[in-house]
Amino acid sequence: MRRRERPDFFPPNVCPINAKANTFYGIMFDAGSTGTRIHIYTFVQKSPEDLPEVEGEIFESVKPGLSAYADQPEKGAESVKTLLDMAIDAVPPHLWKKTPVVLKATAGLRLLSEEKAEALLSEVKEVFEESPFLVPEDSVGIMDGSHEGILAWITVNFLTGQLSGQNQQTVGILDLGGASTQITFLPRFEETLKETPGDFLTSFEMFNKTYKLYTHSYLGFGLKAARLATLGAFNMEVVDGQMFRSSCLPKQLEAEWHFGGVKYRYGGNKEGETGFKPCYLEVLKVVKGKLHQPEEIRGSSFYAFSYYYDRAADTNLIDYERGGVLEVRDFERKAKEVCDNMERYNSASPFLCMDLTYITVLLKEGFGFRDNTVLQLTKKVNDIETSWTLGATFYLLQSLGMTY
Ligand SMILES: O=c1[nH]cnc2c1ncn2[C@@H]1O[C@H](COP(=O)(O)OP(=O)(O)O)[C@@H](O)[C@H]1O
Ligand SMILES: [Ca+2]
Repeated sequence: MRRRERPDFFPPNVCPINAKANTFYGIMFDAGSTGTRIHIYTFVQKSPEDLPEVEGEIFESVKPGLSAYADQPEKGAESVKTLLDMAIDAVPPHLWKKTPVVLKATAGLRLLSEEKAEALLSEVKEVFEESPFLVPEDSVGIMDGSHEGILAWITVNFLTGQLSGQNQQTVGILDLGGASTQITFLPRFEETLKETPGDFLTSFEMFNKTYKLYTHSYLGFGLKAARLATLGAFNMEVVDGQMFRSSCLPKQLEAEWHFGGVKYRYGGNKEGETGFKPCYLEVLKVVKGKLHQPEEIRGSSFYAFSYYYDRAADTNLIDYERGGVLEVRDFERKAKEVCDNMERYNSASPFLCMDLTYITVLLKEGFGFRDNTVLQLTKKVNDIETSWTLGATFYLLQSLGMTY
């Protein structure tokens, strides 16, 4: 493949009229377990004292995620190339060489063998090397789970204006992915610091401030991994034709499902019970006693996104575009409604009852939230996606000396 050269339209020191001298770009790929996404950010730094401003974002995604190409790494890298080609049009040619491109993979790749994950990442690295962008060291890799939470926390608190000025009232965040789930907040009470296991606390420097955050990523507790765990199929050698059944699925259902490159057969409890109660107990077995419950979160409100948002929007608890504010008990009410009337919801995903029940159990019995804990569901703040990718891009630009 030929490298695209910078066209010599402009002499080296002259910018195009509409590109300000203090404008710069960053390209961040989120290689998630269910899809790969590109975020192309435009920043403006008005003065060294101020935080950079996000002027815009171009966002695009493809499905499935990289882990589905575990046995065809070149094909996986091709899906990344398709997205990267968008950046060639979005970034002015004279800034290509100064625009870093990075891909961070999350839980999908964490669950693959090291060999398969490495093969995928090295193909992606080649795609980057052939592009005209700046490819920093470690530009392609698997992200540490604790960084996922911290960087999402940075994003949300930056976008809601909590990281600038005095009087910062930061908000905690909940992210529910396909394969893992994260909780992150800034503890307010000394007591929380005392009763929290050391590996749940991380100091993090950003914008010349140090934050000591509570964060944890639970691998295998993403929504799709939880489906498999509920079915008793998570991390199992699946025997050909083996059937997994659950009381959270429509009685007559029998179907197949592909996740992480493996095919699963699943179905409803033909003869036995179905509905909210038995489903709740089934899901409870997956969650009970597996998560740390920090006392102080019971009374605070959290920002929640990813599958919390998607399932709330699917069931009209919130508006798909605008998001909304919910209490934990709203998920429980909806789970009851769907699970006890599965025939009425048979045009939706067969997993809707299981998913809503899992979200309810995870929030109440997993993290220990109260029924009336308030959740702010958002996809975007000021038109920018609430994803860890923005925090990761800030961190990247900071490490490259491009911001302060
Ligand atoms: O940038 C984003 N904007 C909005 N939703 C996102 C974005 N990135 C991921 N999601 C959501 O994340 C969920 C899937 O999780 P993902 O594929 O990232 O799994 P993982 O985090 O366990 O690897 C879906 O609900 C998807 O809509
Ligand atoms: Ca994710």
